[in-house]
Amino acid sequence: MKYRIGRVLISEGQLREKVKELGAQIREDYKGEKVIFVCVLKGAVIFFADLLREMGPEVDAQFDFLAISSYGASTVSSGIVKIQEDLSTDIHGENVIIVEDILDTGLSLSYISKLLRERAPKSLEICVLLDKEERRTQPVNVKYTGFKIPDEFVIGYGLDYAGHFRHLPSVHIAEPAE
Ligand SMILES: O=P(O)(O)OC[C@H]1O[C@H](OP(=O)(O)OP(=O)(O)O)[C@H](O)[C@@H]1O
Ligand code: HPA
Ligand SMILES: [Mg+2]
Repeated sequence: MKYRIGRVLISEGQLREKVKELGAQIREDYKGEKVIFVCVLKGAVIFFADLLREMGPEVDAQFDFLAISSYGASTVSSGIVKIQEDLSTDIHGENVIIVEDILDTGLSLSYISKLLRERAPKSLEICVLLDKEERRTQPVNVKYTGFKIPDEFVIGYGLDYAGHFRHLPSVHIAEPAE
């Protein structure tokens, strides 16, 4: 393996606090409404599960899943976004929030936003835990952002390097193994 677990960038405690903050904002904005939360597999799964538990009874929250892939076994985007599994819900006329672990080049989220917008939801917003702003090549409009992070490849809390390290409870920098 070319990378190993490096220093902690965002601790479990910081993640917990931020998820609560984002959850409270979304809960406030959508109280009394139905929202379809779209988890972008696989990276967003841990953030999604934690965030959705913050919705409480005030929001009529429903789940759906979208599987895409562009990084594969690399730390560089292939530049091609592939839909591996589409939503199973009709989002026409619904409030939709896309939940993502990281916004890097913006390729994945710009592709997903366009795809879902064509299905005419009532509203469409994005909630992203990490934003690697410097790397953006595609503009993406995000309503809810957790942390702005530097241009480092990160792992843990759902984020992988070649399928490894998603289970780590904190976000770490991936460090070259040599
Ligand atoms: O802004 P971008 O440059 O498009 O990068 C962000 C995307 O890349 C990663 O997913 P990946 O395609 O590696 O699949 P995964 O979620 O299964 O890890 C990450 O989870 C985001 O979905
Ligand atoms: O820094 C990252 N780590 C893991 N997956 C990613 N996908 C885009 N950027 C990253
Ligand atoms: Mg992903």
